Amino acid sequence: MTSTLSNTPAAPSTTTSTTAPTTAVRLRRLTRHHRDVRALDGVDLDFRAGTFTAVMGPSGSGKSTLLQCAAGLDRPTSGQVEVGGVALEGLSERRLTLLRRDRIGFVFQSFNLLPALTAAQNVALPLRLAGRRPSRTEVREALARVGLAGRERHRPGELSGGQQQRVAIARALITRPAVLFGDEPTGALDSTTSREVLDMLRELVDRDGQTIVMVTHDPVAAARADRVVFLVDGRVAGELRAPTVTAVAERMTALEPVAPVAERTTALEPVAPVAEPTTARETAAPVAESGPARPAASPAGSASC
Ligand SMILES: Nc1ncnc2c1ncn2[C@@H]1O[C@H](COP(=O)(O)OP(=O)(O)OP(=O)(O)O)[C@@H](O)[C@H]1O
Repeated sequence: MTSTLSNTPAAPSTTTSTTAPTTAVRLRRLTRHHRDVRALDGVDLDFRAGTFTAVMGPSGSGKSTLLQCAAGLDRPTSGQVEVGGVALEGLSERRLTLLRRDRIGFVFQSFNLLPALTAAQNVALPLRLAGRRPSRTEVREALARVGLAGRERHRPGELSGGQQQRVAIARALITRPAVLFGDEPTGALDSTTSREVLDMLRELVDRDGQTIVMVTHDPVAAARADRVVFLVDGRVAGELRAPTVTAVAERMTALEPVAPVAERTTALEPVAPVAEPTTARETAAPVAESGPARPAASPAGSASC
């Protein structure tokens, strides 16, 4: 039984491969309508393997919907999603479930750990549900990878919020997914703990070549990513590469709906175009990602714990 937890891709358990191996997730003309609400309205995005992307935008702009469609948790109204080279469109529920289990990790703002189980048992759960009994070494290494060596026997109630989120991340990574999605993974944490979790996510990308796509409202969190993609009204409204906190915050301020005059306390910048930030490269139009902006990540599969 393997004892390494690098994200060496397992062979996809499902159908067609049309995506280049360097693209972990590809979205094309993605729409998701809820009756008359266009939660997603024609999104084209690529998420390159081994990179860390933050998704931001005003409330209701479609961030969670984007993540859920990309992770196979929700079915788009139209358009294509490919994860690790596998097209999700047309997959049966069973195959989609297998793909989610084998190739996709997901962490939420609320950690969703089972309180009666130890950290080790929580981490082992996805594999056990898949009919596999992970070795102790495998689970221990998964916890060590998120900085929780020695906490195997602790129950969630005996761990801090940040530690609980690390357990949730270890659980999401134990299947060595092609991509780890996070829907505000630091949203419930204080700033110090949030920074620790972000440090860990950054390390997973730089050390292990993990692909991460994270929704966040926090410019400090987004600035830890290689790239920030902005959504407005279900559409991609631009992106920042090598983002800084200031550049992200400025862009978000420009994208937020303008408050009624009576509520304004300061003059607002026009929504577009956004002033060119001095510290980050910026593009106005959404484009396929061309590569990591940070120092080279370890090649996928090179990590050992
Ligand atoms: N199940 C649903 N039924 C009806 N409308 C929905 C449903 N899910 C989402 N929406 C609508 O789709 C739009 C996008 O929602 P989504 O949750 O993706 O936005 P978001 O950017 O993640 O918002 P927030 O930052 O507030 O979490 C919103 O207008 C929302 O009300």
